[in-house]
Amino acid sequence: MKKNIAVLPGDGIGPEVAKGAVEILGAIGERYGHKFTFRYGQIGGSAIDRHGNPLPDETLALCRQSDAILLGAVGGPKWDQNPPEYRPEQGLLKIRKELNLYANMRPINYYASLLESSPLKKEIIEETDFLIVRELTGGLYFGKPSERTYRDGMEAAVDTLYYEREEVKRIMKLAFELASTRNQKVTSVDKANVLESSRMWREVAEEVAKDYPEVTLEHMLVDNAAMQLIKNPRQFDTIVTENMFGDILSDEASVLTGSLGMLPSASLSESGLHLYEPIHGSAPDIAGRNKANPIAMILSSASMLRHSFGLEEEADTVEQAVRSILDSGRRTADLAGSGIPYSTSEMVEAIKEEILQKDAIVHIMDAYA
Ligand SMILES: NC(=O)c1ccc[n+]([C@@H]2O[C@H](COP(=O)([O-])OP(=O)(O)OC[C@H]3O[C@@H](n4cnc5c(N)ncnc54)[C@H](O)[C@@H]3O)[C@@H](O)[C@H]2O)c1
Ligand SMILES: CC(C)[C@H](C(=O)O)[C@@H](O)C(=O)O
Ligand SMILES: [Mg+2]
Repeated sequence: MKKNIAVLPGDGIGPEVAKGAVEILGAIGERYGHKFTFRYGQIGGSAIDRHGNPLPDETLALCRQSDAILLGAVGGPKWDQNPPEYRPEQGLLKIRKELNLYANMRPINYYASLLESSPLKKEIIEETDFLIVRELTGGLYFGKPSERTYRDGMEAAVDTLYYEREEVKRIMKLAFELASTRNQKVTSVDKANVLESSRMWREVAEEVAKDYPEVTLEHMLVDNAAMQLIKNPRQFDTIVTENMFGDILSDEASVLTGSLGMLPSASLSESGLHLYEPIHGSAPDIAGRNKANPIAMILSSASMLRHSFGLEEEADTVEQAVRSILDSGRRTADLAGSGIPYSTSEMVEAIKEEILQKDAIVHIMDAYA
């Protein structure tokens, strides 16, 4: 198979982890005979520095000409004081909107060998396996007005939580579709005791649920959901929620896996051009030190193999290689505790070797048989 992949490394640890994912995809290409062509584009702070724009037109054009997109992370203190349109995060919001990447899937899987890395009790996190379906192109991030203003002579600021019914219906349908291939339960998370947008969200959830009689729907207020995620995460199968609620709940959920550096995501569009990104940011506190955990980014590329290219076995191979390396006790600094940590590049190398070495083992077994 031949595929063109747009790689947008971004800022901070973005380029470090993106490089790792590209190497892993290279190893998959080598093992299975695929030809992946990687074309690089600028986004975020590095794009501001070079082009004066957090999402240059060339980057969007590159993405549109590609079969899938890999994105590292954007942002950092260097640009924190920039005016809003010159902030790296604007590049990320714009690419999501421009490419209509309305659904962000954030799977939370537990790793037996990382049970000790979480501050939570083993009995609570064992067997955790749920999916957060985060609406990504609406809600509080995109509603207008969003500005600094004056009211009654007082300085004020306003952001708007705006959803169209159809936008809610679209994400809700996807959540039900996914839940029907999982454990048949949707938890719709909102703040319907206060927000009108949440009351509409709830109505739509009820309406869509009628088309999926095999799926159980429950509603949960977001503040309670934040608590339940830590107290009893096994109750969840598919969580569907508004853009900002999903952002916050998913970082919280990363604690169940032991590190933010473990969680991948896929941002899906209706057009079939999808973007794959870890849920973490540019981690300025560790950037440039070869310390970042590349696994979230590597698992995002596995998701790309599966969802964009239909390469199920190849995706399984990457995920299995990650599990084997973790099972063998190898850890980056975020998970190493008092053990000796692997650097980012050592971790990538270990996973790569695992992928290629398995191939060799299969050949030896074939010859023996
Ligand atoms: N998708 C994105 O591009 C994205 C996501 C979140 C934050 N950001 C941006 O990143 C910048 C920093 O934000 P922040 O510090 O609040 O969040 P962050 O996710 O960058 O980091 C939070 C903490 O987690 C750690 N961490 C994150 N990823 C890690 C990894 N792969 N391996 C090991 N440790 C990791 C960091 O070292 C830090 O201590 C901000 O500019 C923010 O806007 C971007
Ligand atoms: C950087 C920021 C705009 C982004 C978001 O809130 O969507 C990030 O936190 C994420 O989770 O991808
Ligand atoms: Mg976030």
